[in-house]
Amino acid sequence: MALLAGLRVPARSLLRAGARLRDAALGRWERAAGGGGDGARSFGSQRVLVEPDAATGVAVMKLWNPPVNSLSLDLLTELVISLEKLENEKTFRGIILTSDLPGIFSAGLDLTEMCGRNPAHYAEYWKALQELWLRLYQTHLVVIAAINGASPAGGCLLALSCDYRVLADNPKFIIGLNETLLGIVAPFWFKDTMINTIGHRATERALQLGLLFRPAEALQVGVVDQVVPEGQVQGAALSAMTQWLAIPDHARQLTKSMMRKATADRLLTQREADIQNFVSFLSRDSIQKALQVYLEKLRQKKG
Ligand SMILES: CCCCCCCCCCC/C=C/C(=O)SCCNC(=O)CCNC(=O)[C@H](O)C(C)(C)COP(=O)(O)OP(=O)(O)OC[C@H]1O[C@@H](n2cnc3c(N)ncnc32)[C@H](O)[C@@H]1OP(=O)(O)O
Repeated sequence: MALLAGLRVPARSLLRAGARLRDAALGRWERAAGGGGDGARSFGSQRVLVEPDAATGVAVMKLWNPPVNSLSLDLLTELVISLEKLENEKTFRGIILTSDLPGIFSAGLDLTEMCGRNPAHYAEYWKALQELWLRLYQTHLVVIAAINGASPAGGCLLALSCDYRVLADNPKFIIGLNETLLGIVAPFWFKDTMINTIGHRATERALQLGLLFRPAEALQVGVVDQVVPEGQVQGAALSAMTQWLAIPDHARQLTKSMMRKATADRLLTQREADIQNFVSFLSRDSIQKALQVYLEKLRQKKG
């Protein structure tokens, strides 16, 4: 059951058990080692599979961090490495970002990285999140999110950082920056990313109320650009990619930079202070208690 949204998500216990077994095997990408569409080899890490198609210049990047693709330190690090690798390959012009887990795009930040750890860990974790956002938000590649599951909080940030968002039409696939529901505050760069997507007033309402939008509402408010039937999300993302890649790279890239640089620079100029804010906020007893209670509720809801 989806605790935050008050929605039920179908039991995926069996799938999760299977996923955990696969995870344990660690040979995660051996099944894909045969390669992508044009003979280009798939590559990846334990939690990020990249299926490149050299013929189209598009790579599909799939998140796989069972059970809910929470943005653990490992996943953040692996995402940055995969992104950097694609950026350095001249053949690639676009990425489809999606999930390899049924029903979940990403559950957002990994709460276990934010609870009961020491300040040095919180600092390392936040720096890794900043790093991923800065790179994803500013990458010269076209990134289209094929959102095939729920994406609360940090999951929503991930999608908002892409150039275009396609969401699968399932009422359980909620999306939004719901931090206030946890008693925490979305950092300014989360807020800026949403403002740049849906505007100031809609963001203020969404953030204060911690709104998690179902697909039709997400489309209406502009959190996503397209809603398509489940099963068509990756195809729709690829179709949209064709339109984005029809634009000359240099013109599109300069325009992207013109639109996003000021927002990214705002974090870059106060990166260390932002880390310290996060560490001192998380180190408060009241915040730790609230997060522990929330995590415990998530763990117990199945019982
Ligand atoms: C003054 C200003 C200062 C500012 C300083 C900064 C302040 C900090 C700002 C931090 C910003 C935070 C961003 C975030 O992203 S916080 C995380 C928010 N995410 C959520 O709340 C999602 C919670 N999860 C869910 O709602 C559901 O799990 C979900 C709908 C995603 C899926 O539901 P489903 O029923 O399929 O799965 P379960 O709920 O049963 O969960 C399965 C197991 O996964 C664990 N889980 C779930 N979410 C997380 C998570 N985010 N991190 C870690 N673990 C998670 C859950 O406990 C279950 O575990 P077990 O199998 O062990 O029981």
